[in-house]
Amino acid sequence: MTALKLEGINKSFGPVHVLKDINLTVEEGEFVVFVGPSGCGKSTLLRVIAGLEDASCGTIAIGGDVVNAIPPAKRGIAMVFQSYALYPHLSVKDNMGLGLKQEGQPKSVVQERVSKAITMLDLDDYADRKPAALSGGQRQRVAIGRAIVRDPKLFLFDEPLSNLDAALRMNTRVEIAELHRTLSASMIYVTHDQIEAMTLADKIVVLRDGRIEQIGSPMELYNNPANRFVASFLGSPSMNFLARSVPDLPPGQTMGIRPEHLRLSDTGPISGSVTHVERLGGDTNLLVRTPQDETLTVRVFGQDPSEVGDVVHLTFAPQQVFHFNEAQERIF
Ligand SMILES: Nc1ncnc2c1ncn2[C@@H]1O[C@H](COP(=O)(O)OP(=O)(O)OP(=O)(O)O)[C@@H](O)[C@H]1O
Repeated sequence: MTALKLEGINKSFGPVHVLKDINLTVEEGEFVVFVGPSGCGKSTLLRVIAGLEDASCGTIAIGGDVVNAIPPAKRGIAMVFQSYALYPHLSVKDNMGLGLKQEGQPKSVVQERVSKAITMLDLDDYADRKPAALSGGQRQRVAIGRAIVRDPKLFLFDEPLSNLDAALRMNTRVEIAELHRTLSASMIYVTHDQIEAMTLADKIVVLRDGRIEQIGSPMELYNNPANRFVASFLGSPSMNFLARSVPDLPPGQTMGIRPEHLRLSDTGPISGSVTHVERLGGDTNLLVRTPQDETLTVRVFGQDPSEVGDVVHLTFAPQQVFHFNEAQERIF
């Protein structure tokens, strides 16, 4: 069964063409992440799916039904926003139950679903608190709870972790992954954080300038990026691109190599001097500038003793290298 099918979706705001021929299928139970740089149209696409914006053309089907003319509240979706949008005067449990109450659900159903969600999200000790007395992470869990109680066919998350600090982001990321496993629900998640995309997604949709650049599992996109844009977007630190520092590279071509695939050695086809060292504890990142004036990042596993000013040589396995033409497309 298909949770969502988008066919030929276009969206313009006046003269600005924001979404360009989007075709996408989300299978039942799938976790799909939309990634792309700021302004590429991720939020607009999510809002079109939710019905908060109309598509200029194209078809949106949720659970097999075309919903273009159906208002947001009747689409069987629930959306979790970056700003939690909780009612300050309502308790945690009333915030969660409000939507169901407004739908006219019986009190017993509201209570049962809310208490189940509260337990699932580990909010039992906070059920009667107001949002002001909660941490950011707890508020976001309430916002997620508000979506869960509606038992939607499709969850939509719009950058839900971007207001949280780094440690909390990681915890909440794990919680969202666990929630997806528990509920086996279909979820679409918008982020510009490539780590969230890599770690949460069954399927990543990479967007650029309102178009889909590539769709695939995280490892498909990491191992087989279709072009330089996708190659540079996924993976951290980003892939290195070299045009002048590699012997025998045909003119116009760029070689891409990930920082974790470069090795320090006594000799090697690339050399340069260390300009900066980042000691991360477990790993070390070296920034190396070549005599051809290109800078690359080398990820060394463990604690590397290199210092700024050291001259290093780098090797790599040929099968871990990517080549791109002048149009930034992949050369196979
Ligand atoms: N209501 C609107 N009227 C006019 N232009 C809009 C409107 N909403 C969005 N846009 C434009 O559409 C483009 C895509 O915006 P959108 O918010 O979807 O991008 P995004 O990928 O979600 O970006 P971010 O990661 O910064 O949130 C932007 O150029 C934006 O200025």
